[in-house]
Amino acid sequence: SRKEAAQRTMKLHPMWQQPIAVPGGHCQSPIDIVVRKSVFDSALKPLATDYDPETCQQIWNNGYSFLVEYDDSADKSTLKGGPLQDQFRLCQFHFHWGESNAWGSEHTVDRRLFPAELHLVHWNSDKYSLFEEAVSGDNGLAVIGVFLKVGKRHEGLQKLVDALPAIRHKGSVVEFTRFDPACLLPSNTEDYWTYHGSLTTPPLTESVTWIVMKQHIEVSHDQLAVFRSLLFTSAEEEVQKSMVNNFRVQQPLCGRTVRSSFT
Ligand SMILES: NS(=O)(=O)c1ccc2oc(=S)[nH]c2c1
Ligand SMILES: [Zn+2]
Repeated sequence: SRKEAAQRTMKLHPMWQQPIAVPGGHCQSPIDIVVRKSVFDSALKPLATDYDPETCQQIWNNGYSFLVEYDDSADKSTLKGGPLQDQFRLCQFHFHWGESNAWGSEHTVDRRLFPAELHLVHWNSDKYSLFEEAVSGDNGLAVIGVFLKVGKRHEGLQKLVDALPAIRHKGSVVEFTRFDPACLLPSNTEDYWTYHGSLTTPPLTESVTWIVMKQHIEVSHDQLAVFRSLLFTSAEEEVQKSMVNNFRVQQPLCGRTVRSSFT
């Protein structure tokens, strides 16, 4: 029946299970950043990250992406500055990528696509006591987006790439310690765009201050190929699906202003 066909389609590609747009959502992410329409704001400060590698705990495949999770039970790995008034705690980072190097990022810059995008996820520990509360709260989250380009090998990323074969299937987790996420930030953390948006995967809540770095980082073709060796599916499923194209399509700006920290 049509229903079964729809269910088969949904099963085939987990990303289609997402609603394309949230009913009534006017602050959805990702977006296309139109550079010439962004507004310079001289009050925007450089990012102030203070990450403790000792808070790194595990890496796991959640069936959408792979997450590197940090102990966020205290203010040990924090983000301040930039457009933020409060202090935010790092809870995890993850990536979105394509099946080819031609696409994969969630945000675009003047419609330019990148092969992948890193998201460093932080929650407002001045206002909330748990990530789960901040997810649906006002000014709850701050996510730093960093574009990846294919070029020279990223030495800091290799430790993470080497851990991926152990978490090929959805639901697998391995211990992952002493990883400093600051090594994944571009050298220039002064230049970024910022706007109010949402999570790009369910629950798609509009609680995010997005900080998208202007400068990209470079990773090698081979490093990105290992991302694509991951699977959306768990070990028990008979049809294995490669974890690729795990990005959401750009959403309407709905009159929002994108500010830039640079001219
Ligand atoms: N892709 S993302 O917008 O950075 C993002 C960050 C954190 C999240 O937590 C849940 S639940 N879904 C999420 C999506
Ligand atoms: Zn993300």
